[in-house]
Amino acid sequence: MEVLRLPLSASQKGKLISAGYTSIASLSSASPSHLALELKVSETEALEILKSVSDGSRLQSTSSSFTIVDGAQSAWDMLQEEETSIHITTSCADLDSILGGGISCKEVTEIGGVPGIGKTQLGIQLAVNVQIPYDYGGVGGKAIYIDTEGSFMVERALQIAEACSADMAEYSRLHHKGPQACEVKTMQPKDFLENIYYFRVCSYTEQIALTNYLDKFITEHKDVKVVIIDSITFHFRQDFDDMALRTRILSGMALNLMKLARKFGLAVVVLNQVTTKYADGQFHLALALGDSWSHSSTNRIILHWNGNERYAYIDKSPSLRSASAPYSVTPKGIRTSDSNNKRIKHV
Ligand SMILES: Nc1ncnc2c1ncn2[C@@H]1O[C@H](COP(=O)(O)OP(=O)(O)OP(=O)(O)O)[C@@H](O)[C@H]1O
Repeated sequence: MEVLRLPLSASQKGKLISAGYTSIASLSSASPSHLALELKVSETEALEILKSVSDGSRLQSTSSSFTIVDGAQSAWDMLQEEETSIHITTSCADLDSILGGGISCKEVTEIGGVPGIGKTQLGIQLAVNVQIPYDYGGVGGKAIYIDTEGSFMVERALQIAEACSADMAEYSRLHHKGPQACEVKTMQPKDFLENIYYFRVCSYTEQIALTNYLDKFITEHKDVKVVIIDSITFHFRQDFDDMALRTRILSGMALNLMKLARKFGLAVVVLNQVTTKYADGQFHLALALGDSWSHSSTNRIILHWNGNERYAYIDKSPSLRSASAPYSVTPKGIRTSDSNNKRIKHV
């Protein structure tokens, strides 16, 4: 339950949110004196706030016990659900193959990598590919692109959309013959761009507000099947002295994103920077805000260089084995690596 739903005054809610307390769970271990200090209110007021929280959490546990009973699933149902789960292609056959078909809907996938490795390119590619219609083996959805860094280039999105549209026309020519060919429509590059809802966020408060607003937006736009955040940690890497506050805000945001993925059956893709850390006499790649963020995604893919070639590595997943695959960034977008094509042909 969010603090916004508690019977508190607007100013109390505002103070809680500014201090990073966005959910009841985030307040569960707060003491009155600590809360008073953080919200700059009297201890009596802090106590009143905590009483509302405990009433709210009692209410939540009563209602959630009904939800659990109502929504109980057997392990068999879960397996069926997993086997029929839908994926968004990355346009790289090798990467799709190690991912079990592409980026999984209903889950949060974190994609990390050094600057210039192709995170934004992959993000734009997914925003286009999610729209590939069912007739072409796609998901037929729309995309939300949340740009925190200002790295989304609309000209590049158009280029990738043009390539996707051309590929669809080619697929149609090869697979849809006779009367069927007239029924199956290819999409124009303009259609792809129209189906990407773009949000530019310039501060972490805007990012929190937008994350909280997504539920409402997607309820009104149910065909959204992917939410891309480029990048999740950008606004949290600077001007943040209070690490506990940062961890609380990030955990609250991660929880919200996971709920969205489950509720609407969509893929949440969060892009993240990696940095190098020195430990045990060696340099290791580490995700930005690693410790405070590391439990927040279901799957994690690391993009890295191997010589002159780009590789994607599955670093964490509850259902996929660790594996890596080469990929290319071409003028048409993300594609299967040429060198891998050659290797396959030579075998
Ligand atoms: N039109 C294009 N044709 C071919 N390659 C391109 C094209 N546009 C971009 N690239 C490749 O993509 C790289 C940039 O990728 P991208 O912006 O996705 O990196 P990033 O991982 O998001 O980096 P950062 O963390 O700095 O945002 C370029 O260095 C270039 O190699």
